[in-house]
Amino acid sequence: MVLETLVVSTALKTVSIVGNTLWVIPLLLAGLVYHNYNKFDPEAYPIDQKNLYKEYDFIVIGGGSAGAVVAARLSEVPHWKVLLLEAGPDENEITDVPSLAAYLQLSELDWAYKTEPTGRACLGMKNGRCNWPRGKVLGGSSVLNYMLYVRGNKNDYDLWEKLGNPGWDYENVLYYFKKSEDNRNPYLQKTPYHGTGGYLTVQESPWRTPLVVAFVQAGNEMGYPIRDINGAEQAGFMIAQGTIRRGQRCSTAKGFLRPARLRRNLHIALNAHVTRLLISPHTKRAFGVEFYRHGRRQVITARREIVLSAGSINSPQILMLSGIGPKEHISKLGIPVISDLRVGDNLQDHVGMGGLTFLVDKPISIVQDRFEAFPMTMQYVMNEKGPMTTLGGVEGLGFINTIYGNRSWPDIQFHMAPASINSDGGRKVRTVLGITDNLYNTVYKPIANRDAWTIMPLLLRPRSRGTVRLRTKNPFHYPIIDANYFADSFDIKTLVEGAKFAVKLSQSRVFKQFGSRIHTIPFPNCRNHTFGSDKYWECHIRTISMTIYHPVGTCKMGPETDSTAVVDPRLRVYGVGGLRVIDASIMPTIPSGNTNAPAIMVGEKGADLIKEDWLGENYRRPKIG
Ligand SMILES: Cc1cc2nc3c(=O)[nH]c(=O)nc-3n(C[C@H](O)[C@H](O)[C@H](O)COP(=O)(O)OP(=O)(O)OC[C@H]3O[C@@H](n4cnc5c(N)ncnc54)[C@H](O)[C@@H]3O)c2cc1C
Repeated sequence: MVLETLVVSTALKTVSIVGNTLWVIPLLLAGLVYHNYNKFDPEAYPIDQKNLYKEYDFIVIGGGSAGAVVAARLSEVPHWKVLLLEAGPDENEITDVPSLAAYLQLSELDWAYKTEPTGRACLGMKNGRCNWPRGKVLGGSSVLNYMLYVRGNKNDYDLWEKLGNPGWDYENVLYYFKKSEDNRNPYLQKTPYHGTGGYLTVQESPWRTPLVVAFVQAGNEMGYPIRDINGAEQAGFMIAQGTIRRGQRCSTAKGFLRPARLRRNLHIALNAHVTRLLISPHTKRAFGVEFYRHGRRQVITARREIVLSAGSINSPQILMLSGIGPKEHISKLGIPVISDLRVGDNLQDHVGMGGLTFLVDKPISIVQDRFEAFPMTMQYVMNEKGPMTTLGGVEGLGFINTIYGNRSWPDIQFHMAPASINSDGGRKVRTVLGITDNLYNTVYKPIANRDAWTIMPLLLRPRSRGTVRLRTKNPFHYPIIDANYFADSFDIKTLVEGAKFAVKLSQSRVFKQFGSRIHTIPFPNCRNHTFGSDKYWECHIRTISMTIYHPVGTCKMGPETDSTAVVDPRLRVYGVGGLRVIDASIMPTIPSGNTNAPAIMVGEKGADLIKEDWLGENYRRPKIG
């Protein structure tokens, strides 16, 4: 259905142009050619540079949420030659459609990782492994993500500073959040917490269901304010803000790289898979990068610095392949050790409870079969509105505290969607989650295509820590990802409290108008517990343990005194010259919220650190609106 919709969408664009205004076509084409429109369109795709120089000032590895920002910002300095190497291709028309976010998973734009089975989590997924999608495309995971714009809690960043990272406190990072942002919701633009005029467009989806309105009102009924969760305080409920522009996804490739596409000092090489850094064993300085492009090995050197922005899985992988990592691990694989650092440790992710389902009696949720492709696509293509602009299906956000947390630093986040695993009749969602046939057929098939909604309670600050390790020394082999969910029992206890709160919220007065009730078919492996008991919820959470796709921390930032740190507070790799890591992997602790905006903030600040270090007195950070 989705593919059909897309074909229709593309066809419609043509039909709507051709239609009864056929006469304008030659005129339009002539005009476009005359003005060389495509070349100067600031939203045209970046140019995939075929022939590269042998040397650049800076080489950025990975054009994702952070890397795209770094490359765009560094190339603002006209005398710096910058090369951005990205393993994947560019975005396309499908990636632009917000509602199709889940459909990008397991496609060629996804690294399609899986976690190791532990027997403690992901029990309802095939072979006990969670799917861990990561963007393999220019824009990285900002192209696959659900576009939710959330910054985390101010305490998160004040903690980073307390851990020995000067300059990373809330006051400082707020400047960078605002620098990127172009908020287009007037009610937020004037507050001290939001920016306008930045490269990243942020706004609400122009379409919503009545269920999300009920959700924020229910939060209010439960004693939480309706507020900007990116503002002065976080605890509360809100209609989600997203990184979208005129109803379409605004990835960092679109936001930051497209406007820079004609800069002569920025080269972008797509389909360039980096396999190793070249580091002199004598000077311990990183001087080059090895990569494969269209099957051909190439080496390019950097005059000033190499910036690793390959994300929380691939940045540690590339470091370890290059001899930077835990000595006992990489030397066992026969890789000569350049710097013995705890690369790949400290893996943190937001794990949540998937599959909690509430049924309603009114036709107000997203049921895929009910949407008529033609009018829906017309609304999207012509008016940039309608159900296709929904942020991957997520409409509402809430931040609450359980008995284990406190109001100023909530420990549970709610994602509310006007749909559940049953809403597409088993076509796609069950596959991207990787849930077993037995679980789907027993619990969700009986309510396939019925009106439903969900809350996904999510653990904001897990205590469990996982690892990323090399499987082999072949750079094309996937690393071993041990998410290690629920190794610390505090995590599951907190989530159970989150689940109970979610159920109570669903029983609020405001939801009664829709006849909302919980779907009670028990999970087959949890039948020995009373439905709705703490033990039952624990079993449910361990069965559909849902990542919200936020791995961070594997190249931890910390002071020299911290033996687990990989980079210093200026993001320079310890023990190796000319090398920084700038992406979500440097986060010492996971922020209390979705990680795209924080990764972009890291990109902004990282680029400024480089400018300060190389330009000294000549660099003043710009004033922002
Ligand atoms: C499905 C999904 C949904 C999400 N939803 C949200 C959301 O709604 N809101 C939110 O805030 N966050 C969300 N996130 C998380 C957020 O998108 C990430 O935290 C963020 O994008 C991470 O940024 P990064 O720069 O660290 O890594 P990435 O954006 O993943 O960038 C890494 C880049 O490096 C490239 N690369 C990797 N290895 C190599 C190599 N060897 N050679 C060359 N290039 C390489 C990759 O292809 C990629 O482009 C989601 C993530 C996913 C996957």
